[in-house]
Amino acid sequence: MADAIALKAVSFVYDGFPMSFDLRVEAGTLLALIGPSGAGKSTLLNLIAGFERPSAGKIHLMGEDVTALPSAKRPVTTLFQDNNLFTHLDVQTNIALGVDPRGRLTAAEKTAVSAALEQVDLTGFERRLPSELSGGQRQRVALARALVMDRPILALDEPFAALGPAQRREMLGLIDEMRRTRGLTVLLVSHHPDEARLAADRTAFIDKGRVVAEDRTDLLLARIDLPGLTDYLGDYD
Ligand SMILES: Nc1ncnc2c1ncn2[C@@H]1O[C@H](COP(=O)(O)OP(=O)(O)OP(=O)(O)O)[C@@H](O)[C@H]1O
Repeated sequence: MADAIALKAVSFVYDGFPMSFDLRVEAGTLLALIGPSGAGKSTLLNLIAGFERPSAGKIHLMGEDVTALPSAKRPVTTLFQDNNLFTHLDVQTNIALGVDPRGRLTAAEKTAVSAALEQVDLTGFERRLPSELSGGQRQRVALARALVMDRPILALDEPFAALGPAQRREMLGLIDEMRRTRGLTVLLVSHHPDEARLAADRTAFIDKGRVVAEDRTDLLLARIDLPGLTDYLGDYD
């Protein structure tokens, strides 16, 4: 399989905290990014999505050098913890805005919106406002919007942090289903090694602004030779 994501010596500095990332992700992989608070996980995601620009290095996505491209031109959809729905617009319009900034849709696009709503199990909720939904339902709307944008890379920055364990598992299942049915490559920043174990083929351990190790999830979580990782995992078994 080809690499969907390739970062070569991608450097970035925040207030005297230098980071440099090397990473390759095969297309169709769900890669979890774990590591201590402040390690650089969100920064890595932001560099890939184009919300931050590296001071050096190259970023290739789906085989194309995107280092100089703005986020809107990159093949990436991002989902954050705060789902960024427009509070005054109903579910259908929020999702439609993922396709067209004015929310005007062709018949085929309307069908895609309905299909996305069905996939996240929200058929019948089209006219609800975000305030009339639960936190989990709001995240599912944001996920449906990400789906209709139909970009091959999905970058998730702790999107389920505000949800309970059962809802988190449900969302992970949904994301895994989407990855399989749509062939997406998924990056998932998570504070829960359990989430990585549950859903991620592979996991990268980020520490002190670097990708310290990347491997199959079961193998990575079992490594005892990386002091940073054992400290991070603590008693996790
Ligand atoms: N907007 C910013 N301005 C200045 N420094 C920042 C900014 N955002 C992050 N940093 C710093 O960059 C480093 C990496 O932060 P980042 O948010 O990428 O870490 P993280 O691994 O995602 O952390 P967490 O798990 O706590 O979300 C930290 O030292 C942080 O303090």
